[in-house]
Amino acid sequence: MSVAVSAPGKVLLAGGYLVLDKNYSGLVFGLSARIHTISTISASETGAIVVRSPQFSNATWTYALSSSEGGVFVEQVADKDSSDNTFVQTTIRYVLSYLSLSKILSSEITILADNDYYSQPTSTTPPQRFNNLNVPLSSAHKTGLGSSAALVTSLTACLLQTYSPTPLQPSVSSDLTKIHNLSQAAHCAAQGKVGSGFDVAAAVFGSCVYCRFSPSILQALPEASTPGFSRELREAVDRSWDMGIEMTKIPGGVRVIMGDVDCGSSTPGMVKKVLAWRESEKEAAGKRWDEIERVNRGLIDLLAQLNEGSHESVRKQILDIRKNIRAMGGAAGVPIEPEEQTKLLDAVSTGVPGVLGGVVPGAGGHDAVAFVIKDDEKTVTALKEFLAKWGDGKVKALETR
Ligand SMILES: Nc1ncnc2c1ncn2[C@@H]1O[C@H](COP(=O)(O)OP(=O)(O)O)[C@@H](O)[C@H]1O
Ligand SMILES: C[C@@](O)(CCOP(=O)(O)OP(=O)(O)O)CC(=O)O
Repeated sequence: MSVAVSAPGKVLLAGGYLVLDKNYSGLVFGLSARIHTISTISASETGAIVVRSPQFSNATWTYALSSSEGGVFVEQVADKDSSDNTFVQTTIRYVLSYLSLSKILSSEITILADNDYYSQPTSTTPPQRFNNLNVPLSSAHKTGLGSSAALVTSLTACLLQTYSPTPLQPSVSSDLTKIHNLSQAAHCAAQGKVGSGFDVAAAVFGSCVYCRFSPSILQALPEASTPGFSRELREAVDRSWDMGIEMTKIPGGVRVIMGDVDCGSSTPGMVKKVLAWRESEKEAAGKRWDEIERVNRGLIDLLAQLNEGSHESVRKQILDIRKNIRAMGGAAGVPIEPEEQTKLLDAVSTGVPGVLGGVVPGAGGHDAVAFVIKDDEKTVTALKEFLAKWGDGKVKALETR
């Protein structure tokens, strides 16, 4: 029996940093770039799982499984060529511990990521789908589409379908919520912190206006090796979570297109500085966050009822969002929209007909930028031609939408 599951990437178009506080929201779009997980149960009952990512070199991870007091112990079988993969190993451990299986059949799992998750080599011909980059995964330049969230989510759902005595129905709300909660638990454990979870929410539900769950839900979980871990994990996953999900979509007539700048920033460091500023300047920061939330909600409302006549209003709303983001970054001493990104966003927004605006999504910095454009080939072509001439062509429009 084989099971195939995929999950989308993400772009947090508005609400970066604010979405860490459950009293504020984030506008996150699920993208067409997906990570696909395919599992096949093996005939043998050796209790091993072999995971392969054929797009990368030395990307095979073999895990020996054993039931323990805490749940299911997942130990990587030593392989001189492969480094560890914390996100894969933790996800396997969390899902199998949640299921509390006494007998675990072996399986083989293949992970395939759409090309836009990683910067592709420059070529005159488009790369084949699931292009083999012939480098170790750790050497691939991520574009910031949320590879770990899409991986953990698709792997969680795939393992649940493969090993659960009663296969889940993602079309059933309670089953989808279970996939979400378990994916969030595994993703937070693997990354070593409880972020807002917007990326996993987008991987599960797609485009939505997201308000985070209370961090205490997952912070209360013990280490996976603790006796009783499986029971506490099941209780946490199966309980009702206090997150907010308003389903949305990229409205007809416009498109979000990402610009890969192939650079990168340290999100954790930026988050720490912004939250320190918010703590030290409570009143000013509260006013700024309330203003950003107000403007973000204005954009959400505009996009929900978008028509040709409201494009100019969207343009102004995006400029207002950027002004607030720069003000917050300046007050916190964090380059959320650094000068180079400001120049790029301004140049594209004013120089390419059909572009309604652009932002530094999520935590900002020197990661990918996101443009909101009219969804027609003339605009896409004009944007790609403009970017090809910008900064020695280092900014490349991604195909994802
Ligand atoms: N194609 C893949 N195959 C296997 N693991 C992957 C793949 N893509 C991402 N991962 C896992 O996700 C991790 C990347 O997480 P992170 O650095 O947080 O990137 P992102 O911001 O894209 O989520 C990798 O170190 C690896 O553990
Ligand atoms: C700052 C944040 O609110 C948003 C970060 O958004 P990004 O899209 O920048 O995330 P990474 O890809 O992990 O860098 C942190 C959070 O919500 O967890």
